Amino acid sequence: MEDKAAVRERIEELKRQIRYHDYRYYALDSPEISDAEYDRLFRELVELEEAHPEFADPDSPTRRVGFPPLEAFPTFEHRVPMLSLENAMSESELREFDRRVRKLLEHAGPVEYVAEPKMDGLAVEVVYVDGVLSSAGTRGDGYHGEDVTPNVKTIRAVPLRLFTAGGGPSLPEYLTVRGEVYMDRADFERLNREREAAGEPLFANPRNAAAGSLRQLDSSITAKRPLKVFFYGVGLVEGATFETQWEILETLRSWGLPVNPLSRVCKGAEDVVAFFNEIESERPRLPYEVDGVVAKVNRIDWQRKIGEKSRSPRWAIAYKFSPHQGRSRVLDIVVQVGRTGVLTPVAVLEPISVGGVVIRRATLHNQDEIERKDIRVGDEVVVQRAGDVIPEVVRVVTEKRTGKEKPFRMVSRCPSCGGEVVRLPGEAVHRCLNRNCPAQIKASLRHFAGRSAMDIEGLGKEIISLLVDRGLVASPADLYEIRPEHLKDLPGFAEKSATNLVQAIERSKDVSLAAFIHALGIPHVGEYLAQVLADHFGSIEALQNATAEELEAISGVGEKVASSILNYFHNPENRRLVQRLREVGVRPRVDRETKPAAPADSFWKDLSVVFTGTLSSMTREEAKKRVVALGARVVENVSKKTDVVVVGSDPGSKLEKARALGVRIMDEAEFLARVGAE
Ligand SMILES: NC(=O)c1ccc[n+]([C@@H]2O[C@H](COP(=O)([O-])OP(=O)(O)OC[C@H]3O[C@@H](n4cnc5c(N)ncnc54)[C@H](O)[C@@H]3O)[C@@H](O)[C@H]2O)c1
Ligand SMILES: [Zn+2]
Repeated sequence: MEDKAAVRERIEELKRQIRYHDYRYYALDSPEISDAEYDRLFRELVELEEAHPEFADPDSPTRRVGFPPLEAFPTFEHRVPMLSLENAMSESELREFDRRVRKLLEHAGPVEYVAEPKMDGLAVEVVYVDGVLSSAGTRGDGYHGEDVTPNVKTIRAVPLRLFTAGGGPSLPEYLTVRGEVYMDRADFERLNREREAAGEPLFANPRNAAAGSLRQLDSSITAKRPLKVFFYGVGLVEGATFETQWEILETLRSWGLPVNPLSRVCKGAEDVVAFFNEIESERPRLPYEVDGVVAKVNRIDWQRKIGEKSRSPRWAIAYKFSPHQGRSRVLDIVVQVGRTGVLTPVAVLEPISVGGVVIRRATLHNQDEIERKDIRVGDEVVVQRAGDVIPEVVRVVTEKRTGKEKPFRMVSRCPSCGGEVVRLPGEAVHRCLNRNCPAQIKASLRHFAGRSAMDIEGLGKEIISLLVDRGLVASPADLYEIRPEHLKDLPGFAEKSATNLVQAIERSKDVSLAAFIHALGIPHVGEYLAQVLADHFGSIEALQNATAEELEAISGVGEKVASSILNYFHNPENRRLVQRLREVGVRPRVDRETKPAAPADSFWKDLSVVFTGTLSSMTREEAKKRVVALGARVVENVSKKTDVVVVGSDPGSKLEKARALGVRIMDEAEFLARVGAE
């Protein structure tokens, strides 16, 4: 990639993707991609930025920690910033880290490290004043986290009061300790089983379960979740001093704070690698998820000498495990039908335990993928579970072929409805085109009822299946016509549960516009985009009638998404569905905070605005929100149709383009005055 413009484009694209996945992961506790995939994107960005320092950007996710706190929580300030860790993905990267440390210290011999299991949970800081727990917060963006004091107090392993055991160091007046809140694997599986039975969406992995449980507005929910904690460091300490990381761990333990007993002092990189190998082989037997080991320079004065970067200290590293792999046999390849009719081939595997989790199925994505990897029924295969979600087949062990393996043929008839299966030009997937296909109806109802959509409590997979099979429901709108007497005689329903379900359906009529748009299941419109569209259009009618141009002008909506939205509303059946949902009483509401009506005399009304460079007074997102609230449209690229380009520091090529096209240019001071933010 020698072409500058192409590099820049790729950097921007990576930043966009990483920010989106950060939002899913940190703000929603609901990642869309595996950690391994995320780490690959992040790596690529780091490498591009290093190779092209001219594109350096202080706002890049490679220079920042986590994600800003959600406004729903009070803010928790970290008086000493809580940083992230740099990753080593291989032994040679760990040795490289060690070399760098010795160079910075000008120290030739082996350095002493403390190696600790890297718990896969979420970081918290807990403040003790005179030994009494006074507050607690999440890491957030490293400077500000979410205040989750009442929630942390419900975790039994977190002492409300510290103590000193026989002759240990006395308690400091002020102490902030840092640790990882996590959930044991068995507890996570139990929690998910309960959620499945209740028709609630499942957590992808123990980390998300822990994060989702801690970040609750109602601490009585947190109290019911089996959370645990290990502490591994301190932030601000007044009234005590430490000379080594090991001393910190021992002292915290003596004060009654849980510390992982597997941590150990290591002499040089050699010992750290040995520790890593030990933990990796113990990993399946550990009750909790560990995603690597953390090595920290033991001496605190040396840590100070080495210092830190904006995102992570230079004296510590997270040496990560590679994704879990194992070998199994493909017993069968079955085809699943999704809500848009896409047929996904799935390998049914001989059950195997990979990293402590039993795997029975693996997605094969589509026919091309199966052909590319040449996966046949009967093959021995390497399967991988990348920390979470759906396992994958990495490759076939071709040496083990006997000649009896059977290649896969895509079905020509839908396994659910028997309808014709087609592959549309330009698509990698096969589809069942029958709109009345029961499998599609069930899948779209599951989506419709989901937590981030209409959020209908108690309407789980089994009940949906039953309702569709009994002919009670064929479209989401039918749900609203169900009466308790329709349900009474169905298996598993008593009078009370029938009434409860009908009431839950009734309650879902009061729904935010964003959740409603998401519930419709427009291809490519996920939860985040649904929110963007809701903020922009303010009503479902406005969205239905939007033109391609209007849609593409919205930041985050590309050509593909725009045409998906247009296609969706072009279909009379979908318009009828929206219409019927409104007739049965679904009233999508616009949350006032996000969309106050733009004052009629607003300077910004109907202007097309582009941002470039960094604003010193607010984030790009905040700035966008402000002008959108005042009636403007924010677009990504400068064109002749752009009305204003707002320019911060270090502007990009957009500024030159604006000058060339004679577009009005606005500096930050004027911008602030015009949005009333001085
Ligand atoms: N899948 C996704 O979409 C997605 C999105 C964002 C982040 N992620 C994942 O999160 C990672 C980045 O997250 P991060 O910034 O929290 O960094 P990190 O998890 O790589 O490392 C820092 C964190 O490790 C934790 N930790 C656990 N044990 C520790 C110990 N003994 N000592 C010190 N810290 C310890 C702390 O919470 C600390 O904040 C990525 O590498 C990726 O795997 C995934
Ligand atoms: Zn079908």
